Amino acid sequence: MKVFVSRLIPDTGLQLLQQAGLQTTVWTEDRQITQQELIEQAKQHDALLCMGSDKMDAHFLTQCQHLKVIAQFSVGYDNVDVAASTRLGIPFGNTPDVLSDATADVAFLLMLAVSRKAFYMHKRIISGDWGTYRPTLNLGVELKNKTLGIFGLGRIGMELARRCRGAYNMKVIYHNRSHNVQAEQELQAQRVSFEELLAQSDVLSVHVALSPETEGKFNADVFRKMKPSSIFINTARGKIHQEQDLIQALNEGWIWGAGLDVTNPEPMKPDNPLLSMPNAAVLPHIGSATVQARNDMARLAAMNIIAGLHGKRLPHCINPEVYKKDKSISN
Ligand SMILES: NC(=O)C1=CN([C@@H]2O[C@H](COP(=O)(O)OP(=O)(O)OC[C@H]3O[C@@H](n4cnc5c(N)ncnc54)[C@H](O)[C@@H]3O)[C@@H](O)[C@H]2O)C=CC1
Ligand SMILES: O=C(O)C(=O)CO
Repeated sequence: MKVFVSRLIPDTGLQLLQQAGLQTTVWTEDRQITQQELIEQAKQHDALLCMGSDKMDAHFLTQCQHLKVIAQFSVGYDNVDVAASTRLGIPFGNTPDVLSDATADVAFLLMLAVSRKAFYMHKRIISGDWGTYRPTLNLGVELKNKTLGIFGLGRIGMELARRCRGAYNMKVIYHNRSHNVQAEQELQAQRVSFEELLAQSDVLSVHVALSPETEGKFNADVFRKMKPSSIFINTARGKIHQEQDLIQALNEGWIWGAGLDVTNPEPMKPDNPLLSMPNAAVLPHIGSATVQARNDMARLAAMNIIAGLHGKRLPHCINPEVYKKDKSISN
């Protein structure tokens, strides 16, 4: 059987596919494959290992409903029409957990970088503007014993909370659709309303999935309700904050700083105002970009492909209801 991989992934995944006797074709051009090109490739294969940047909408899935399985190289799947995938009987896999530490590290890194204006200071040196010593120059803020607010306390949020609790004894508050008992027991985390999260957080970090409910959630009205001394962090999806409102919030002093690993659109244009602000730090969506995390993601994606092609349940399936339709699928 034949698998198409829409971007070069680490050998850990490719070797698993080959060891399973699967004929594997990888998109090797150094550009995003178009949806039409992906359809043409998928039509010649039995399974697809795709990226979060691939548009898995109803049009694509209908054109490729012959696929026995699709495995995505990401944990987020806001690019996928899950209902269509289920309706068409295509099990769809993702890669949770193995990237939680790496992504939480980036949120932690951004929190620290913004608190001390580190990216801006580095740019000042490069531009020959070290400046003379002044006791009131380049002042940042400290995080020890402050309050960390998490919007969406799941896998990644939990790892950030552990870091902040352990390193800075931060109080952890969170806003979730349900209680996170583990966080409440392990970290003395407190579940609060969204309004309380805005009012009490010294650092507010976003870790929800992008959905119709969370898209554009962080707008001018929301930023106005945060502390003027607070730091906003987003490593989830760029569409969750409204960029022009974030820029206004930083310019007006409604919040103290912002750190982003995700933007809308991606890539961010080099002349974006956020890239020259002292209290802003932007990274190019590198949350899961460690050797360990990407090796493990490749391994999980390959395991999803192999299970799907052998008529077994995927180890990590985002639409398990697809199995209710096909009784032939074994565990
Ligand atoms: N920057 C990067 O490279 C990466 C970004 N991500 C993003 O991070 C997101 C989170 O990943 P995980 O922590 O593994 O997911 P998760 O599912 O473990 O955690 C998400 C949490 O948000 C909560 N939630 C969802 N919608 C909500 C709402 N409207 N209000 C309140 N709570 C809500 C869920 O109940 C859950 O507890 C992914 O969906 C993805 O978009 C994930 C990996 C890497
Ligand atoms: O896994 C995800 O959802 C990412 O954004 C990149 O790994």
